[in-house]
Amino acid sequence: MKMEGIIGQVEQLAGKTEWAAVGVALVAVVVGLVLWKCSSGLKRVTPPVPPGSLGWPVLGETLELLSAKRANIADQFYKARVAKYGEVFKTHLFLDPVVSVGGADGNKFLFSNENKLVQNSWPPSMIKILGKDTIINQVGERHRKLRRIFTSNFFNPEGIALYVSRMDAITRDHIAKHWEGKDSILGVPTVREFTYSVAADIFMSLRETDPRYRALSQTMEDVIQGVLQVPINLPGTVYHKGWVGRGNMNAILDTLISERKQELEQGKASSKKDLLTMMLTTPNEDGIMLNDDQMKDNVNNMLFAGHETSSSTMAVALKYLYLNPECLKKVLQEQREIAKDKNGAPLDYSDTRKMKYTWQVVQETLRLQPPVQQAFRTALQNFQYAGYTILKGWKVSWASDRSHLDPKYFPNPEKFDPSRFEGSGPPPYVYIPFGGGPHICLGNEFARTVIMVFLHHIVLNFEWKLVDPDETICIDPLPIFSKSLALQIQKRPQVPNSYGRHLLIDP
Ligand code: HEM
Repeated sequence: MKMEGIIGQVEQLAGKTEWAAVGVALVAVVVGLVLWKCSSGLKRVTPPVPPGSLGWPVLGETLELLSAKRANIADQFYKARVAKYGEVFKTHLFLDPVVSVGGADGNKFLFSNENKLVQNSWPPSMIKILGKDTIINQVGERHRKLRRIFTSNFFNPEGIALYVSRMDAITRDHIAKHWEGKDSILGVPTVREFTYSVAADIFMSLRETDPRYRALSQTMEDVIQGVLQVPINLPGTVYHKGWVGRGNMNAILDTLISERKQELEQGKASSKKDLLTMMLTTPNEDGIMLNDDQMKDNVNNMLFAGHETSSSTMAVALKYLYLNPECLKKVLQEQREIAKDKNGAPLDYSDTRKMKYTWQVVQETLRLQPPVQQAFRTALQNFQYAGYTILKGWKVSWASDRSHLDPKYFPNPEKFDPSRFEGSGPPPYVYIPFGGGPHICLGNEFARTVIMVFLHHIVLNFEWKLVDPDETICIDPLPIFSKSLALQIQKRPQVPNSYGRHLLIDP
């Protein structure tokens, strides 16, 4: 499923449509003025702004970065500039001057100065579709209080533990419908269907038999495709489709919220039923409840933030496990040990935390192919870092490729080697697939749990082969398999044991 992402956006900007041409001209004038204003500011500050190039007018170095991402070698974009200018350099990306920081020091500096020197920053087009009340759009105290609602009752180990047996049942059901009896599948849409079914159930108790299940999935796809587009809200544009999708999503969420309110009033649902009932029953620390708009924006945010990230990780893990049979063998052994003790019972939270090697495999997957490679903050004031001045209003960016593929932190960085995460693992602030600081991924433990449950059942029950082991992955803006990860699958051989259950035989 191809996502029309940033690359499509820039192609439009590059003049493929008349509208884009008009847009480019307008943006050129505005950005030219901004650049001129910035460059006149550059001369005056002491110490100077970081070295580097602001690239072409308007586009800056955006095309260079996007073309490196398209070839899945964004690390080379950074390596070339670090070699030329040092660890802190300036560039110009997505219409803004940007200072790129990296390495343990740079990441630590950025994550520790959130709300002091820098503040979270997402493109306005994204916030317009995701909603102004979404958690990613909150800063400072508002953000802290909202985040606390989610971490106090849902996104914490005790909260997630309540839903693991449901995740287990959803996974078995998914396998029965989408894997059993097949000899080939497309990995990417299959795992996307899986992560959606988990989110729909655990966030909203929405199951496939409800017509809103499929309708919501369609609106979510439209939203995902719309958020990173040029924000031209005209019929026919992908942005407009995302905008309409968001409206349709709100209509569905309204019905779900009102149903859940009634169930709570009538004592037919508990606050633990799903994410929605948690939101309906958890006040913030000032005793204020979320209103309906805040709930809708944040359900939308969770669907958006959790869906492609988790499914991309699962798809890439299937690829790496196939390409590294010695790792697959160890995962299989670990999962068999866990299955032996369960004797068919559903997994629980503690089982997922016993999957130490399987988690190392996923950590290594996230090192080599992180779904979110980069994020931006905005400088709140002029400040100094590493002997340079960073100007108020400029973006400051972390990029996981800068440290994940640095041989200083990860020797032989191209090699898939889950043992890097044994013991205390890599040093702090160099392994950042979930970001860091106050905006660190809210769903990271949730994602870990879902991925562990999924891999447990898949590895125990199936063998798979990549139809094209050389299939390319491009980044746009998340990892995209060029052929949707076609897999040949077959059931792993099993024999009945003395309890009438099935034992798994070594391949
Ligand atoms: C492997 C899966 C995932 C990865 C790699 C991932 C990655 C990230 C990253 C890098 C950020 C921080 C961006 C920044 O620095 O601003 C982030 C934020 C966030 N993620 Fe995830 N994510 C994953 C799964 C999930 C899931 C399953 C959910 C929800 C159920 C989720 C919800 C969020 C939210 C709400 C934020 C914003 C947090 C805030 O601003 O306080 N993520 N994620």
